[in-house]
Amino acid sequence: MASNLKNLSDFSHTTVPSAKPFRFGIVVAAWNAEVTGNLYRGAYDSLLKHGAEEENIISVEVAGSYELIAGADILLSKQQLDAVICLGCVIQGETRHFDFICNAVANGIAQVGIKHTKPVIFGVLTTDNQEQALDRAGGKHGNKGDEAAITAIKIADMSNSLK
Ligand SMILES: Nc1c(NC[C@H](O)[C@H](O)[C@H](O)CO)[nH]c(=O)[nH]c1=O
Ligand SMILES: CC(=O)[C@@H](O)COP(=O)(O)O
Repeated sequence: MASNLKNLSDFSHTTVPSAKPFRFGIVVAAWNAEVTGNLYRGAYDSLLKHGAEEENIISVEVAGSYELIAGADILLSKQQLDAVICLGCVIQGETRHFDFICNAVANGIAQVGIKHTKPVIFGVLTTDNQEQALDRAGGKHGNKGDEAAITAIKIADMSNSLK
């Protein structure tokens, strides 16, 4: 469903498990920091709201969305985590670079999750312009950081229930 038909921060339709038992990594890209900072705040606050302990949230920053791949891999190699949330914002420029970055990041993040058998959440905005990005980072369409955090909690809980 397109973001303009739902709110990325509305979870009134679903039950969110407690995040208290779990350890989370957050990797945030510095590119478009006015957007990714909002995504980070949304994700961090959502984890705390649902019971995560501050000491169980390990946050790191990387240069751009392309480095989210390596950042998630490094975090999972060095920390015992139940899920990693990757936050970035890729905005179309004049060239096809956007396409290469978006495809690489989506595929790369998926491969990291498979490598470590851990959920790695794709919290990356891929927009035509900054307005669309801000609308999805605490604006009229909610905050994709919230959505990414709730997704991480749910899959960590699912995994834990199968142990
Ligand atoms: N144009 C955007 C980038 N580009 C930088 C790449 O992500 C990467 O850091 C560089 O290619 C070096 O490896 N990154 C974003 O996150 N958002 C953009 O709009
Ligand atoms: C997604 C990008 O790397 C892009 O913003 C870079 O801009 P340009 O395509 O004009 O070089």
